Amino acid sequence: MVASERLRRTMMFVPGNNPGLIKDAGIFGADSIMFDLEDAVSLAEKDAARYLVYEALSRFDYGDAELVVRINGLDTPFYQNDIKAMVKAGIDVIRLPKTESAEMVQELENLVASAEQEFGLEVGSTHLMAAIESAKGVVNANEIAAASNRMIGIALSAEDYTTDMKTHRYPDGQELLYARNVILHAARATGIAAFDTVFTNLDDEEGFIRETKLIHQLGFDGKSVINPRQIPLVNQVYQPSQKEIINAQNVIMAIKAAQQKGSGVIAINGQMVDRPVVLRAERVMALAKANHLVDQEGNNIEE
Ligand SMILES: CC(=O)SCCNC(=O)CCNC(=O)[C@H](O)C(C)(C)COP(=O)(O)OP(=O)(O)OC[C@H]1O[C@@H](n2cnc3c(N)ncnc32)[C@H](O)[C@@H]1OP(=O)(O)O
Ligand SMILES: O=C([O-])CC(=O)C(=O)O
Ligand SMILES: [Mg+2]
Repeated sequence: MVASERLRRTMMFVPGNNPGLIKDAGIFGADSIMFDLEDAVSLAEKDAARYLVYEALSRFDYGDAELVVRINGLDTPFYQNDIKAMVKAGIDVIRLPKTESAEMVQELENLVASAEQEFGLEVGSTHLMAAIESAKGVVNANEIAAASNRMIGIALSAEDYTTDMKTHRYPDGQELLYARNVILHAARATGIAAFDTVFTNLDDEEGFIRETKLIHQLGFDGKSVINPRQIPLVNQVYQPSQKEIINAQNVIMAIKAAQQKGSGVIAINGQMVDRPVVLRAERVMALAKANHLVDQEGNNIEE
C-alpha cells in the first residue's frame, strides 16, 4: 500500500520490554502498532527491549497493521543501535521522539540510509516520522515536516510538551490548541499525516471521547493510543454517518459520469461538486470501508 494512502486512526504504543503485549499486539485492530524503545523502557532494559522487538518483527505476523518503532532520542547512547536493528528487521516506520529541528531528521535519515545499504535493503524504503514534544519543536514544525521525503507524518507528544511549557494537561485541552494547529498546518502543507497525542487516564472514557472528537474536528488523521480499549472509541468517532456515506457515494458516481462526458465539475441537487468535494468523498469512503460499513468497492453491504 502506498504510505500516503494508509488510514492511520490509531497508532498503539506497545512497551518494547513486554513480551506478552508484543506478541498479542496485532489482535486489537490498531491501524499502526508502535513498539516503544524509549520512555516505556527503563535504562537497564534498553538492550533487551531492542532485541525483543527485533525478534518479534522477524517472527510474528501483524497482518495489515503498519509497524512503527519509537527509537531512543538522538541525545542518548542507544539510538544508533536502535536504528540498525530496526532497519535490519524491516520496520515500516521509525518514529523519532523529541524532534526539534530538520537537522535531527536529517541525521536520522543518514543513519537509516547507511543501515539500508549495510543490510541490502532498497535505500529509501524505511519511512520516518517525528514526534514534536517541546516549544522548539512546535516553532520548527514546518521544517521538521519537510526535512525528508521519507516523512509520513508528525505527531504531538503532549506529556513532554506540557512539561516543557510549564503547564500540564487540562480537560478542555486549551493548553494544546496552538501546538495542535501548528502541527496540523505543517503536516497538511507538506502532504503528510498529523497524529494527536496519547490520553493517559484509561478510566476517563468520556474525557477520551471528548478529546478524540476535538482532534477529529480539527483534522488530525488519528491519535497515538496506549491501550487496546481506546481503539474502538477512536474508530467510532472517525466513523462516517450513513448520511455522509450516501452523499459520498453520490458524489463519486456523479463525478465518474461527468468525467465520462469529459467534464471535471458537475452539480448535485444544485450543489457544485469539484475536486475538493471529491477528495472529501473519497476520504469518507475510505473510513467507511475501514469500519466495514461498505464493501471494498464502496457498495452498501446487504444485511
Ligand atoms: C508519555 C508516553 O511516552 S506514553 C507511551 C509509553 N507508554 C506505553 O507504551 C504504555 C502502553 N500501555 C500499557 O503498558 C498498558 O496499557 C497500561 C500499563 C497503561 C495498562 O495496562 P492494563 O492495566 O493491563 O490494561 P488493561 O487491563 O486495559 O489491558 C487489557 C488487555 O490489553 C492488553 N494491553 C494493554 N495495553 C496494551 C498495549 N499498549 N499494547 C498491547 N496490549 C495491551 C493487556 O495485556 C490486556 O490483555 P489480556 O486481557 O490478554 O490480559
Ligand atoms: O507521543 C505521545 O503522545 C507520548 C509522549 O511521548 C508524550 O506525550 O510525551
Ligand atoms: Mg514523550
